[in-house]
Amino acid sequence: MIKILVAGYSGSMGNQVLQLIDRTPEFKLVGVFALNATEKDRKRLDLAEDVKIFDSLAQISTDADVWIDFTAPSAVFENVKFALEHGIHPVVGTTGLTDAQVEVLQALATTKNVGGLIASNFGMSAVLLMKFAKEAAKYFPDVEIIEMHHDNKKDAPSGTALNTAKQIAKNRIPHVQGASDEQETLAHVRGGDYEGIKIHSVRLPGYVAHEQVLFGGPGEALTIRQDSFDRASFMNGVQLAVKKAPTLTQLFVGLENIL
Ligand SMILES: NC(=O)C1=CN([C@@H]2O[C@H](COP(=O)(O)OP(=O)(O)OC[C@H]3O[C@@H](n4cnc5c(N)ncnc54)[C@H](OP(=O)(O)O)[C@@H]3O)[C@@H](O)[C@H]2O)C=CC1
Ligand SMILES: O=C(O)C1=N[C@H](C(=O)O)C[C@H](O)C1
Repeated sequence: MIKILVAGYSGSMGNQVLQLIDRTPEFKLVGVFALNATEKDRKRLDLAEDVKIFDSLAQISTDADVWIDFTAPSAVFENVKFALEHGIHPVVGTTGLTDAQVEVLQALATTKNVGGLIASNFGMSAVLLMKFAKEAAKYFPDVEIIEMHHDNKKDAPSGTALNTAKQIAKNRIPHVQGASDEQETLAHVRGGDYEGIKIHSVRLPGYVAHEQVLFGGPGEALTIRQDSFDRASFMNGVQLAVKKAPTLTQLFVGLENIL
């Protein structure tokens, strides 16, 4: 039995995670955490009497084996630090951790001998998109990324888009794209820039999570696209990571690294 605490249980992803725990025989929910957590949620979400409800890190006392985190960029670093310091294996979907923060957490995980996973995307289509984009960048160094999300998303660019750019940058010959005398006549119209790779973020109601990577070469183009139409699509990856997390002694980044 794997005992689980869910941070961000009242959010869109937290809701999916509670359903996942419910339908997975070897998972047991022992605690939930959110900033505006309330005892009223026990009835509303049909939480068992022995599930502890927390509204601050300072309050948390738990025997959880795994900490699932789908909270907010502003909270995730302290949450994961707390989990590692208390011997709880983190499975983190929350985006927004900086490279420096990830390094700190990885060092802490190694010191504490408590492993886990940080994944900007638990969907197989996105994992494969990043893999294929990294490969294509060897042959198509001119590339731009467009990510499209629901209009409640707090961070831009998406963690997946940023990670895609990082993967591409590993294989792409660094160079300036576009006309050398290009000028923006409307501020920021060319998008964000990660090591010369432009990222464009779209936020619209109706969308869930989608990404296109556009490669252009002389007389040809390659477009790689993935679509997450439903948040349930992330749950296979989360389930796999939770099963694996208690056996890990280091903090991995990217679902592909524990598959
Ligand atoms: N890796 C992946 O595959 C995926 C990652 N994500 C990422 O997961 C994160 C959450 O997304 P989503 O569920 O849509 O977001 P929501 O806004 O729907 O939910 C956020 C949850 O986090 C809680 N929360 C917010 N701030 C804090 C805090 N300071 N301390 C504790 N709890 C807090 C909220 O509770 P309250 O309302 O009480 O503040 C709520 O329960 C985002 O970073 C998103 O990018 C999303 C989808 C897939
Ligand atoms: O906020 C979301 O919805 C998502 N966030 C993650 C990201 O920022 O990449 C993963 C997926 O795109 C959904």
